[in-house]
Amino acid sequence: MLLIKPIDALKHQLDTLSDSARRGFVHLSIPYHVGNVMGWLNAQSVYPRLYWQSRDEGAVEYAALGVVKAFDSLAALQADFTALADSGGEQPDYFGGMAFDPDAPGWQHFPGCYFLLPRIVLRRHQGGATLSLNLRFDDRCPEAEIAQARACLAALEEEQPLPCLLPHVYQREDRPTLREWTASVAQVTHPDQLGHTPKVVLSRETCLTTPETPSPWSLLARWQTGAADCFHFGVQLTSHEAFIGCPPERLYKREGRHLMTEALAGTTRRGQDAQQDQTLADKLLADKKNNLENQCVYQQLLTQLEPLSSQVQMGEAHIVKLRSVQHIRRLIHAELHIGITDQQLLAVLPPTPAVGGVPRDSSLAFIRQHERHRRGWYAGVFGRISHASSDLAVTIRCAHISPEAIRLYAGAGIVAGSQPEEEWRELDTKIADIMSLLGMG
Ligand SMILES: C=C(O[C@H]1C=CC=C(C(=O)O)[C@@H]1O)C(=O)O
Ligand SMILES: [Mg+2]
Repeated sequence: MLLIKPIDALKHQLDTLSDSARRGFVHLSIPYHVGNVMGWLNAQSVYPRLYWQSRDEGAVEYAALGVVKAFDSLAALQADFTALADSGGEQPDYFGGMAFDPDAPGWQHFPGCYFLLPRIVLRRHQGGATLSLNLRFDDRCPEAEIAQARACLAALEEEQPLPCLLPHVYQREDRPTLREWTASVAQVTHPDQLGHTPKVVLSRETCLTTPETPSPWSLLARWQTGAADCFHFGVQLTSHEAFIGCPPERLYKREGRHLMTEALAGTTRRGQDAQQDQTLADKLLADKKNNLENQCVYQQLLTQLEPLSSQVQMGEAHIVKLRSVQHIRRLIHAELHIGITDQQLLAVLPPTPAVGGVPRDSSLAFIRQHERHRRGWYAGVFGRISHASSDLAVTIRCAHISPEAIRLYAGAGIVAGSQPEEEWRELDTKIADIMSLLGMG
């Protein structure tokens, strides 16, 4: 019996694609066996390499490679969406993200906005996996498109075990320092400032240097196992840099016209035992400063959703327990008006006051003027967008990894009643998970 390798089956589908099938967006798929999706991704030499898993229980795992088409603006993404939707055929999944402040100077190799339609997608769900090849025929030469797709398939490598995470000794440098942080918190909480800007989320970059940084995919794979209720993402636009994270916060999820979003803000640590944990949670839910942080977020979301949707409903405040922290969360549901697009939502909703502040303009002005580190894609957006449904996370609890350093980012909502040392400790609890994985816990 002749054994056909799965990839050959995909090549065969490509080779036998009829002329009449060469239209619009084409998606060829085969069942595929994969042990570890990140192990597969890490073995590939095609870039960009991207990983995405939503936080919902049993969520699909996606690994994506290469580019059929990339978009550096929401308008360009919208135009592609509309072109494909009008053609009426199958609709693709787009993946990508945005910086916190796309108009401010960001990270060198990370554009302010970058979404892509990947060439290859490995999708695993409930034990079964499929490998897909994406093609576009509506705006390019069919022969060239097929040749590029073939080259990408030919470059695919077998899955490999992820490299072990070796212990390293890291040098740590915080920007701002505690002294600088204390001065900034004092500025934000000055009555004159609070009078016009009740909340600013200040952030910190923790730079860890070591002669050899670990594999981002090994790190993300370990991080993910302790962050079950979080989103999991990683992206490498080039081979020497990665941005990974396990954020607990959803920007929004859209299913058809149904929108789910949330106010996640207000933080305390986990207790040493169940009783202390509960006491901390009760205190958090009753705490004025933490409730103000959360209120700033939901009020802005409700105001922004008003003109875009109807039946806006908000649930009760409740506690979300993560490995090292607990947060206050309020879930929000709404029905979008007909014709409201993801691009409109992405133009309006981020940055939410969970990462920016209120009012948006003056809080962003404060951040631009006072923060010396570049947030880049920290506190931005990352996720999946498609015609039928979209799901996007706010990129907090994340790390930027380059050959020189690992940069960890954390922010804290500063409002009336914020104390600099307490907020500084909050930053440390927010990076505690990844710090312990790095042996710095
Ligand atoms: C900005 C971050 O967290 C936000 C989300 C949850 C709780 C927050 C807080 O309590 O300050 C922040 O608003 C971060 O982790 O970098
Ligand atoms: Mg806080």
